Amino acid sequence: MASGPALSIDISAKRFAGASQPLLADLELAIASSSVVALVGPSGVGKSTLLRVIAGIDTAFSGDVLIAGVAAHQASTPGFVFQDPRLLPWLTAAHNIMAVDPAISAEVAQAALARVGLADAGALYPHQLSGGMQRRVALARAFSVNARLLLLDEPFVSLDRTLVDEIQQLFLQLVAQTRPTVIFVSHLIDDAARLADRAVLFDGRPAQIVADIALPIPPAQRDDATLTDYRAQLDAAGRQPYSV
Ligand SMILES: Nc1ncnc2c1ncn2[C@@H]1O[C@H](COP(=O)(O)OP(=O)(O)OP(=O)(O)O)[C@@H](O)[C@H]1O
Repeated sequence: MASGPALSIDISAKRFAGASQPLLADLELAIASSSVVALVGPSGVGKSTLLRVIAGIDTAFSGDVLIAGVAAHQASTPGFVFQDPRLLPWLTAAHNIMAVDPAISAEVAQAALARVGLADAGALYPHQLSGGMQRRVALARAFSVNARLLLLDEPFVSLDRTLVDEIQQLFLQLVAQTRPTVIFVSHLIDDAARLADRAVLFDGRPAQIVADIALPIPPAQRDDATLTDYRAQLDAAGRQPYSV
């Protein structure tokens, strides 16, 4: 049984070719197993880049990123949800889920769709699904691989408020059912206040951690007063106002 944090980040520098200074420098973060961590920061600070480094997709940095003690690019593939659903247009919803891992059977894909309220949509192609349904398929796909680490890059952007609420409730249900370690990126403190156990705020170039805030009340038990308090804490800790 692995001990220590689920994820340990120690990046001394991440610099893109031609950039005058690193995007990330001296960044250290340890993330506990089964926690839900929001990485919050303004546009362009480097959140997506950090997520790609954690995913092992981007290996051009100096330092160490260890997933359960194993270098990120050698660790088992994490589940990933991108800003847009990225469904393959030539595959049905069920086959989009099965395509990420040969171990996922038709039955498992069907069960994953049922968990996000799409039991009848398995045979439909992406163009036959609404934007909200496509997001739900993308969530079902990420959770169906049973990855112990899930990375989500702005999974709630470009959705209207009703759909955000719906998809966030689904997200919380899936997390409660499967208890993975989750890191999600957002530029909105509201997402962190609603969904995360811990919010890490980034700002500056190179990006620095400007605040690391525990949000101990479980998301399902947060009432309006708690959300107002959490938003205020996060707003006060950020260097600049974040939109809510
Ligand atoms: N492949 C790349 N080559 C060069 N520069 C890059 C590359 N990818 C990202 N950048 C630069 O790094 C910076 C951070 O980008 P990144 O996408 O990580 O930020 P972000 O915080 O996720 O922003 P957003 O919230 O707008 O998605 C930007 O200035 C971007 O132009």
